[in-house]
Amino acid sequence: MSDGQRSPTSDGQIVVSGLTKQYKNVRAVNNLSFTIQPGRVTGFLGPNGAGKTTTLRMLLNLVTPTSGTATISGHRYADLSEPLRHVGAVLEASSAHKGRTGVNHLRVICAAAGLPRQRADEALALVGLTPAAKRKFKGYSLGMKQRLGIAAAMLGDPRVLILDEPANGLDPEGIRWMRGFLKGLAHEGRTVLVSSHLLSEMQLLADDVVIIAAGQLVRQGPVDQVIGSMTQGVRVRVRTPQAEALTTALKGQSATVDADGQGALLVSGVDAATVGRTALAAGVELHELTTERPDLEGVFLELTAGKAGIR
Ligand SMILES: Nc1ncnc2c1ncn2[C@@H]1O[C@H](COP(=O)(O)OP(=O)(O)OP(=O)(O)O)[C@@H](O)[C@H]1O
Repeated sequence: MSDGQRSPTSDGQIVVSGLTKQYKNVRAVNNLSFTIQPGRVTGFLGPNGAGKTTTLRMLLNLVTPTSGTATISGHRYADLSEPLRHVGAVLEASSAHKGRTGVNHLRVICAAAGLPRQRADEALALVGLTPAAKRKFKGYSLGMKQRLGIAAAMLGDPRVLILDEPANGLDPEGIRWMRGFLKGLAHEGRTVLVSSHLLSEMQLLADDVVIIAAGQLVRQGPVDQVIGSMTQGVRVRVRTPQAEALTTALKGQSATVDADGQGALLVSGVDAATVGRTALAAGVELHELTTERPDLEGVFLELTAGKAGIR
């Protein structure tokens, strides 16, 4: 892209502002606003039908918003002069002409976009596909197709990368590779926006999260802060041979006590120190005393509870 399009303050930033998409019967995205920063991996999370794909498609000018704006580095995608040099996107597993080799598939894109031919080889190397460069697309596994899609997105050496469910169909080794690859891109200062249902994976991958449900923003922030803000989910797990005595003593401290069905008690409303002190005062023997914080999965379910995903 030309220097004229770069702005020092907004370079690489994605800004979604009041974005709305009304289909005939469904408001897929409803007055959505959030900002994504460069140099970080941001996880875009939401239950099925939350509006993630529609949002990404509006960002990439594949769907026209009913109202609101979505910009990348201060510009609408449609206004970027050389979009592939600025934004790489993988919206679904790569599709290509079945009889074409991986490297030829990328060369065709390079030719159409005015990118140097050798970028095809460089991008294949980047995603570890060099050994399969001359194999035909029809023989590629799903994981190889995902990598080819990412290679295509990287052809223009873009500042911003947008991926819709990139871990779909990958085996554990592929997921580990993807995690390292995307973190590396963010480390280089690029903006990486990834939508996913794999919440446990997001906890390992993302620096920030944007959580939506029913087309609306539910929460945005650094993963740790979003999880840390959920004090409601903090519980203390206790094991004791004197469960009844401990339950009675804790209820006297206004704690809530539930059995976990596997021989332990789950205590909420008081911290671990209070549980230990209460047990000591009541002469109750403890075999385990652990503080449990909700993981992203728990936070996500709690935040999106009651907001029907399928509309
Ligand atoms: N072209 C369309 N016409 C009508 N409704 C649509 C269209 N595209 C999406 N929708 C509806 O908009 C809502 C949001 O869909 P979207 O695919 O954006 O959600 P999502 O969060 O990506 O879901 P998933 O995780 O299941 O892929 C859904 O109710 C969907 O049925």
